[in-house]
Amino acid sequence: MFPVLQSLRGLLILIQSVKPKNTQLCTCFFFPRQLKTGTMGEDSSVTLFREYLRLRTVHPEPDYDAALRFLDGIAEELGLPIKKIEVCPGRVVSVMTWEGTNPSLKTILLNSHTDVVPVYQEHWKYDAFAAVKDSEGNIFARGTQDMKSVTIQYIEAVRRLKAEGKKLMRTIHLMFVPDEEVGGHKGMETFVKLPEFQELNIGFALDEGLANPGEAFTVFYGERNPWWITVRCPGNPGHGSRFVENTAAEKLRSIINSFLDFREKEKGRLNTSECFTLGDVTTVNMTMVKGGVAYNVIPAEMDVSFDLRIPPTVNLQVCFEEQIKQWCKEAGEGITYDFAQKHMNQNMTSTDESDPWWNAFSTTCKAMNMTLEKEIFPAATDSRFIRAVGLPAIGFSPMNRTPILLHDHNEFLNEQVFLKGIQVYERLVVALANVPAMTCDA
Ligand SMILES: CSCC[C@H](NC(C)=O)C(=O)O
Ligand SMILES: [Zn+2]
Ligand SMILES: [Zn+2]
Repeated sequence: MFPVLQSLRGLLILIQSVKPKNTQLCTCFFFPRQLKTGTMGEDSSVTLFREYLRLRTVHPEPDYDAALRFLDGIAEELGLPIKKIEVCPGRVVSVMTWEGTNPSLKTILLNSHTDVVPVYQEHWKYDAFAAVKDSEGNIFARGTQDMKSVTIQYIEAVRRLKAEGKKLMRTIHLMFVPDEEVGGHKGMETFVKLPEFQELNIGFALDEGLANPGEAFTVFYGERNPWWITVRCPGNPGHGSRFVENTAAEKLRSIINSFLDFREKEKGRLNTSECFTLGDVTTVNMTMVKGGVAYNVIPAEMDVSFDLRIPPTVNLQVCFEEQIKQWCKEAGEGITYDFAQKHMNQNMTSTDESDPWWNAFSTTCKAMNMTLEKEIFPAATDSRFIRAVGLPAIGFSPMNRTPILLHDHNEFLNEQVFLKGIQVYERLVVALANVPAMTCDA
């Protein structure tokens, strides 16, 4: 045997003898990542995905440092520069950049958030941070759909394109942001206003979407505006045994009725129109009630909070807020309200075939025999901040044949669906990065 082979064999035996139990050794032992978590026969992209899922970037105290270290390692592997911008104390946005052959052109943003929502572990089949894969290839973990899959799919698509020696015309930025799940205030909302964001010279953005249980893939070109409102109802206090006039509870009842009657109407509109999805109607949900100190004390104030989601086609200021004011007036004296969220921007991204970005996106999907269903996103993502600064953004997570399980128990994604998504991004990244120069590039 050649000496070099002999010493390799020796090294392999040595590694075998010191590897921890339950760790399978991959033959490609030059790659430390696969040595750590690799499973025999598993695609290395899936292994990387499962490794990322195990990082506990979960609220209320996400381990963002772990995510930053992980992303640093990836940038090193890919040979890409990574820039970190601390937008608020302890809240860092990372941007990995693959420079195009014409860096003066508008760039493509591949955005994803690193945080995930908490779990009710007792309702999960497996540890929500173990990334267990069952016999059908379903990977269970918080973030499999929302949206650690997309992060790794972007990375793996870029890795493969680079390995093939592809050169792209436009620069690609992979952006990883914190705090999307808690409203984005210390993440994307602040970042889009910083000069570092401007310097990225973004022309078009991709961000998260939702799974689709059928064959089709859903794409989102706009979002409903979240309004989180608390209505405060003051009233006369007194003894719980009397008929006190003008109580907080009577006003509260009127407010609740107004909001919930409207809820019924909107539910009816959704259920009677075949072409409506959730994004096309306003949802109203009463989410909190506060007030009262004792059984026999009529309270001086009762408050009620609602989560409203309003389609971008509704006239927010003139119609919607006027309606709320009217409901408050009808309910009695002294009622006030305030907002914890009140998003007003209603920009939508063009999905007209004449739009060069959309055309590149949709033509690529068509070429891969993918059917697209265009919708308004029912909840709120970081895309709303990107659109609010005038940039086009499409919400897209390539997960068809998958139940929508974001924020739910037993969130999972099948590894085949995940792997197909990487191929989809490989094609999309090439198509978007090669959209010919246009007027916005000047
Ligand atoms: C309004 S900030 C909260 C953001 C959150 N996003 C998602 C996707 O659940 C939501 O829509 O409630
Ligand atoms: Zn998300
Ligand atoms: Zn989410």
